[in-house]
This record gives sequence, C-alpha cells and structure tokens, in this order.
Amino acid sequence: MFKLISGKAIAQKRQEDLRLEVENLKNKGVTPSLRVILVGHSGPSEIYVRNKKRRAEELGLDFELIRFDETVTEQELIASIESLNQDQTVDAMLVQLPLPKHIDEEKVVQTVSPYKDVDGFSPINFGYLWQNNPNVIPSTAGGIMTLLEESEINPASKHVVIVGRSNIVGRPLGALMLNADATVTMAHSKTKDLKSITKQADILISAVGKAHFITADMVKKGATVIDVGMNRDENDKLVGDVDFDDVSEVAGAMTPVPGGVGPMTILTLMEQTIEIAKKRV
Ligand SMILES: NC(=O)C1=CN([C@@H]2O[C@H](COP(=O)(O)OP(=O)(O)OC[C@H]3O[C@@H](n4cnc5c(N)ncnc54)[C@H](OP(=O)(O)O)[C@@H]3O)[C@@H](O)[C@H]2O)C=CC1
Ligand SMILES: Nc1nc(=O)c2c([nH]1)NC[C@@H]1CN(c3ccc(C(=O)N[C@@H](CCC(=O)O)C(=O)O)cc3)C=[N+]21
Ligand SMILES: [Mg+2]
Repeated sequence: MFKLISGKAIAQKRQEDLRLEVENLKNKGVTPSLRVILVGHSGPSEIYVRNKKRRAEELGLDFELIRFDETVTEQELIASIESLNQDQTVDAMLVQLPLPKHIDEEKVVQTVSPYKDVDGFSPINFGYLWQNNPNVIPSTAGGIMTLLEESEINPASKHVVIVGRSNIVGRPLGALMLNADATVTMAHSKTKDLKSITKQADILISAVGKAHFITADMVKKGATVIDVGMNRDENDKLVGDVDFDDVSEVAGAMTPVPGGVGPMTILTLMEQTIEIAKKRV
C-alpha cells in the first residue's frame, strides 16, 4: 500500500479555517500584517514570494513585499528591518534567505525583533525551540509536522533521519522532531556512508537541494519519505531531491514536488503570522 501525501490538499483544507480566523480578528479591529523582504531575484525565492502573496491576499492579510536590488548595502537592509521593528502596523516579517555574499546573514537575522520574527530564526526563538518551549514555529519544519499529523503518521519513537542541517530547514526540523519524541539522526555533507543511515529511517526527510539525490536503494521498505528539495532537473522541470518514480516503489508514503512541502510552508507562515497578530487582541 502506497500513500501519496498531498500537501496541496491539506493546505487547502486548513486554509478555510484560517480565513475564518482572520475574519474574526478583523471584526475585533486587528488585521494581521506580514512584510517579506526579498533581495535580488533567485529562482525558488520568486516562486515562494509569488505564492505567499496569493495566499495572504486570499486570507485577507495585510501583505507587502519589500524588494531590494542585489546591490543593496548591509546598512540599508538593516535600516529597513529596524524601521519595520518600530512600525506598529506590522505584526510579522521575514527576510528571504539566502542573502548575497556581501551581506552578513547572521547580523540581519539578529536584527529582526524576536516579537516579529515569523520564521523563528532569531537566536532567542531558535533557543526557545530547542528548549521544547517554542514561541514561533519555523514554517517549513512546522509544515512538515502538520503534514504528518494530518496523514496520521506519528513520529514518536520512530527513527527520523533528516538529510540537511541548514538553519532554514534541517535544524528547526530536528528540534521539532525531538520535541515530538522521535529518535533523530541529522545527516549532512560530511556524513560517512549516508545510505546505511537513510536505510534505517522510518521517516526520511531530504533537504539537500539536489535533484535525484535520494534513490530507491537508500530507502527502507514502507518508510515515509518527505521531500523538501526544490530543484530544476535536466529539462528545467521543478523537482525535489527524491527520485520519485523509483522511490515510490519502496516507500510506504511520500510527498510530491510540487504539491508537497511547499504549500505547507506557506500555510504555516500564514498561521504563525495570525498567531503573532492575536497577541494584539
Ligand atoms: N519547500 C519548501 O518549503 C522549502 C524548500 N527548500 C529547498 O530545500 C532544499 C534545501 O534548502 P536549504 O536547507 O536552504 O539548503 P542549504 O544549501 O542551506 O543546505 C543543504 C544541506 O544539504 C547538505 N548536503 C549537501 N550535499 C550533501 C551530500 N552530498 N550528502 C549529504 N548532505 C548534503 C548540506 O550539508 P553541509 O551542512 O555539510 O553543507 C546542507 O546541510 C533546496 O532545494 C531549497 O530550495 C528550502 C526551504 C523551504
Ligand atoms: N527566510 C526564509 N524562509 C523560508 O521559508 C524560505 C526562504 N527564506 N528562502 C527560500 C526558501 C524556499 N521556500 C519555499 C516555500 C514554498 C514554496 C512553494 O510554494 N512551492 C510550491 C511551488 C509550486 C509552483 O508554484 O510551482 C510547491 O512545492 O508546490 C517554494 C519555496 C521557502 N524558503
Ligand atoms: Mg551571505
């Protein structure tokens, strides 16, 4: 028995509840507001931003994209974040990562007020998350937890293997999985004999950023496989990290790309924006 886990369908289902929540908040005089800062024009970032704008508008959020050219200075970017920190009409913001090389990403992330940090990437919120006392839930990792919950796959006592240890995906997901009582292994580019480790996974998550990276021989029979990757293949088609056709012969459940983790990331971003705005009621 193979199950295709549709993030798109789950996100659609939850979207209606969120819309009602926003309506409710608006009746109390609170319109949740989100600002996204985008520097330059990388491919995945453009898709992400376009989809976020669409969802935010459907929900009735106050959404604004703030764009900077690739050549923006670190000081200009920091000044813009500081003004959003001060702006009483702004509930939540995120700075789309990665940033150009001449900008210190750490410094930028640290400038975002922890109260408005909807990504949960500021050091204080990251710390709370790892102490099993989260303030905001990082969107991609949180979206994956919701996806599993809606599919009735409970990570408790399972061996979860996460390939990728970035601040955006791997690390926050490691924390959420540990908080959910999974036994967690985090693999990365320095991991030896990756296949022997991924083969042990009850739930395998790939956040590497390479097409065809996870092949059928790396997957245990019946495992759940979650594909975070967003890559272009040889034909410029949007694909994940997982060799879908081969791996689906072995896996018990799998997410597609597109239509898997991506829509859940956006849903969670909207949920977390609304959660922050609720504190104003
Ligand atoms: N759908 C969604 O919502 C989202 C999708 N993405 C997508 O997910 C992918 C990952 O993104 P992100 O985490 O930002 O990427 P990063 O490039 O920051 O991280 C990639 C990770 O993969 C590891 N890695 C690279 N090569 C190997 C290898 N050969 N074996 C094992 N591990 C390896 C790296 O290891 P090391 O640390 O040692 O360098 C690193 O930890 C991208 O395709 C991105 O577009 C990202 C965010 C959200
Ligand atoms: N601070 C920060 N936070 C992030 O969460 C963050 C980031 N920076 N930088 C870039 C990555 C990438 N990312 C995506 C999320 C959803 C889709 C998405 O909507 N995917 C659809 C695409 C469908 C389509 O339109 O083709 C899908 O997979 O179905 C894409 C990419 C978030 N990221
Ligand atoms: Mg940089």
